[in-house]
Amino acid sequence: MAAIPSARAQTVHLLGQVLGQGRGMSDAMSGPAWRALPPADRAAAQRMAQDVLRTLDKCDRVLKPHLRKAPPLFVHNVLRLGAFELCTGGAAHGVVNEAVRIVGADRKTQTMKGMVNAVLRKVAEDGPEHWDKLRAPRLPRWLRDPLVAAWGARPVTAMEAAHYAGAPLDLTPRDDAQRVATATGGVLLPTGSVRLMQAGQVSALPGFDAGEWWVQDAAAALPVRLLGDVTGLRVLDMCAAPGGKTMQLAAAGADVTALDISASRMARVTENLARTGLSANIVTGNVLEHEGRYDAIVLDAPCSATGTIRRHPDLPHARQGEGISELIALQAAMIDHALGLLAPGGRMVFCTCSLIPDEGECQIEEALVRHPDLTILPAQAPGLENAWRSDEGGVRLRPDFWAERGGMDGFYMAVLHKPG
Ligand SMILES: C[S@@+](CC[C@H](N)C(=O)[O-])C[C@H]1O[C@@H](n2cnc3c(N)ncnc32)[C@H](O)[C@@H]1O
Repeated sequence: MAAIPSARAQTVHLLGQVLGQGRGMSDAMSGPAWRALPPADRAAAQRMAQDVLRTLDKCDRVLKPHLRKAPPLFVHNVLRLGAFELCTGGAAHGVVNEAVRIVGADRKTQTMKGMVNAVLRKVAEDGPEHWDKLRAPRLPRWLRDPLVAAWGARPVTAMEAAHYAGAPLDLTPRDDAQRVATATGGVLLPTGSVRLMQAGQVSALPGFDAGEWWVQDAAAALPVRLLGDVTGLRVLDMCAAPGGKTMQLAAAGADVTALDISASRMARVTENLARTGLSANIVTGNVLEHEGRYDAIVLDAPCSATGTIRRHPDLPHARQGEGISELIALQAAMIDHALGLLAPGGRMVFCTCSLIPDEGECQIEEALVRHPDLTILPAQAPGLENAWRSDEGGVRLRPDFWAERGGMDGFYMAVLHKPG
């Protein structure tokens, strides 16, 4: 039987997939080979790859003085992982030996063992002190430039600090929020989510098996709250998987139809509903072909997901912004189709987990031009801060907001009202 590669070797493989092949981490880890790995190894490789990607700029800066030219990507990634570990408390002997072993195990890179050994020994000497003085890693230019144009340089630097700090774990309680906070040792946030700064294994937390909560960032939990009382209403959750908003709607007493194009992601909605003891009508299909009549709609449209970089540090490195203009066109088509499904007098919340205004504020401004009878309802929800309100009447959330509490995902949301 072939030996299972070490967690570090798997980490280097993952880094190659993201930085060389442009694949997202969850995609790169979806194949049968990954699923066959012991869960602890898989989790360790995922965590280390995320750590290196979150700190990539720092890893490269501590390596640079010791490299005469950029090594091949595979070797570079071995060095990046070694630099990260050495600069964050890893024992030099073990880290360097393992890096040399990984490079030596591949015939194409065997000859670089000596270089890797020498570079990492130098990093072990001067890296940790250098590391602590380096600024938080900057976003790549493809994303940084448009964000600076939209929000200004200082807010983007604050967002980068939030990305570097990472994200706490937020839970949405099914019913009794205070009980969930007490049982899990979390803090009840003003918007109704429960926040755990140090979580550990999610499925081992109190209340998981009983389905008393689900994992959902505090920002992602707000769009459904903006819809107000949905008791007894027929509500369509248009892009539903994995089901965070479907569960909120069902727990609030709505008659929910959960629609998503992806059968595999829909299976997760079914699993989540079963665990939480909630129910919804499950429909796998394309939003643009869906028919029906609904009192309210949640449109959590597919987007660049640039608001989730705290939890997905691979995202800005795997992509270069390709596909965003297609997503913007799809979001607009989805808004138009959704309005046709909404009963007169109905309300619809549009939202995206994006930091790019073209996927948020601009979508709503343009929808109001295409549909002049449409209005925006003033956003209201417990804990909603006035500073989050945007000019056109929506809500803009950013990762640098609530910095003292541990941040939040970047999100945009607005509630549209169709005349009666
Ligand atoms: C942002 S995610 C939704 C997250 C979900 N609302 C939640 O809170 O858990 C966007 C979803 O849109 C789905 N999607 C993309 N294109 C679609 C289409 N044409 N019709 C239906 N669903 C689509 C994707 O499969 C993905 O699950």
